[in-house]
Amino acid sequence: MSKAFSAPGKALLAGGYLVIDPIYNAYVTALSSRMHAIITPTTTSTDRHIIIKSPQFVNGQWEYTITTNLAPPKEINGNNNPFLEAVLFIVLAYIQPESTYDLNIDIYSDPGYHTQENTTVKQLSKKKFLYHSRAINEVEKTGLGSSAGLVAVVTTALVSYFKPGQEADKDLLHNIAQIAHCYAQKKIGSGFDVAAAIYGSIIFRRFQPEIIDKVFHTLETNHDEFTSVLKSTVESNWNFKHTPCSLPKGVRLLMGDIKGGSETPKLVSTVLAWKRAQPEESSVVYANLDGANNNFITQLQNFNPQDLTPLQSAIQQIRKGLQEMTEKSGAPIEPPAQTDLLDKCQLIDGCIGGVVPGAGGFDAISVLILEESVDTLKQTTESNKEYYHNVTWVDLHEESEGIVLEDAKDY
Ligand SMILES: Nc1ncnc2c1ncn2[C@@H]1O[C@H](COP(=O)(O)OP(=O)(O)O)[C@@H](O)[C@H]1O
Ligand SMILES: C[C@@](O)(CCOP(=O)(O)OP(=O)(O)O)CC(=O)O
Repeated sequence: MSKAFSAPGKALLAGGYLVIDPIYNAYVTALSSRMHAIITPTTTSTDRHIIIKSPQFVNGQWEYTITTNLAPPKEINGNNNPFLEAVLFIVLAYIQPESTYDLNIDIYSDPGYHTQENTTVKQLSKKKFLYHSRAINEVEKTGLGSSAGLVAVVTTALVSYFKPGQEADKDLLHNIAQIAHCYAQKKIGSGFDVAAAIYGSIIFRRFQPEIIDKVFHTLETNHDEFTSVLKSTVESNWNFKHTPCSLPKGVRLLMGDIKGGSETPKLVSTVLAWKRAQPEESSVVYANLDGANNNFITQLQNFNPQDLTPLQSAIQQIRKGLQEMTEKSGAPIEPPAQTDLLDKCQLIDGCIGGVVPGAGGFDAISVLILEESVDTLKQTTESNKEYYHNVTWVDLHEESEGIVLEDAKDY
């Protein structure tokens, strides 16, 4: 019998860059754009066999015959997908299944994750998805965290098959997915995207990176102990903050795509190099920005629709901090074009304010606006496209749930 799960995309509204350091709070909103996985056991095989299909993308099929639980599997046709290989590796190394299995996993992603250009709509039983004319790594992303969603949802699907019932243990899913995502990325990001894919909207403070470092260090230096270190790490308490949250009632989040695109790793390395080179200057910028981020979180919690000023000024304060970071580090986090667009959006009636989410750059803007003013904002920017930098509003809203069980019959 098939089982289906979905995991949300994310927007990091406050805490970009600071969140890499486990002493700072970040505010992450989970989105209605979700990644889906449907797992179906097929014939009883005398083998260990897994086929993963992502039919929205050309060449979206990856087939594995598992010969060991102790190394990443190789795709039989050489069609690599590092994120899938990492999930299979870490899940199987943790679970160590003893019997044979033959599994089909189907992946679907909601429209918000990728550009919608050159797509056709396909209606499945109850859900519909956009089909692209290119391969997954050739289609432009919008920055909602497709790999984190993929890793979270495939981890959940596999755990639900091999350890039925344990997919309800979000900490377990999180720890496995976080290790797998790091393994695939070959670097340790803050992990807020994987945490939001599992837990939903959260106030997040990072776990100690050494927790994951230890697993990879054992893999490299003491292979015999790898599975026991992996098991104890997956089952331990990582002691990090992931407090559920959601935007105040009456406030809508809009994500504006500006079709620019930025490379997050490049921005991050520029900021970290500046932080190392200018410890005093950067610590002042970090402290101001941290104050602004915490004020933003407080103002969201205390939001009163009769008085928008405190939340408006918290957003202004964040922007000031990010502008300062842009100027001092040289990384284009809130570049002048984004400043202009955000300033213009803010003047529209009912708009509380906007920021460059996450790493910033030329990817997107996030805007908080009163529910009743959403149409006005859309009409205003639509009627004067050039003035508003050709921003297009992605069809999404906050959906604060993390991983959920879906009805497999809907696909
Ligand atoms: N729908 C999908 N089906 C299969 N693989 C996917 C899908 N979405 C994302 N991926 C995997 O994740 C990779 C993109 O990850 P990454 O570059 O980190 O982008 P993002 O910032 O969206 O996470 C893709 O190249 C592919 O390996
Ligand atoms: C800079 C960061 O703190 C936030 C980046 O957030 P984005 O939401 O921009 O992430 P990507 O989807 O990977 O581009 C780096 C981090 O926390 O890992």
